[in-house]
Amino acid sequence: MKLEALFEAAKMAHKKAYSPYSNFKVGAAILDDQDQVHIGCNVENAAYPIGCCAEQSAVSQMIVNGGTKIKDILVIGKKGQACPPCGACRQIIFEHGSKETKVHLETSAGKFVSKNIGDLLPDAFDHSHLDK
Ligand SMILES: O=c1ccn([C@H]2C[C@H](O)[C@@H](CO)O2)c(=O)[nH]1
Repeated sequence: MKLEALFEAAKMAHKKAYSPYSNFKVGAAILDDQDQVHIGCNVENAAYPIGCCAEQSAVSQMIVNGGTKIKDILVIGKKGQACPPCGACRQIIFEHGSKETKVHLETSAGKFVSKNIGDLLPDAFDHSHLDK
């Protein structure tokens, strides 16, 4: 799948964001290892801390649709540009991907750059640390 298609999917989700408190719309699109696309948007709440990030919504969609592994993810924020996932979402992406999961970012010049989640979250805490 072309990156443009993932970008369009994230833009669709971005339009649906429920963010009356921050006025910051976020849309995320996941391509899973079965080449299925799953999207999500941020959903805020008057009780601020229980709001949900777009990446988290997209992961929920992937899981409920029977997807298991994130191959690529693209997140859109301000001015409809790709933006980096927050720290908590990096952890969520890591859980449902692999070290090689691609996170597609955009430079200020509008150029796409793809990074591995393993590089965006070095020395990640994962299930292996729970094993005795
Ligand atoms: O990676 C991120 C970072 C922030 N947000 C949301 C949370 C909140 O609704 C708004 C402002 O932080 O953006 C996301 O959806 N994903």
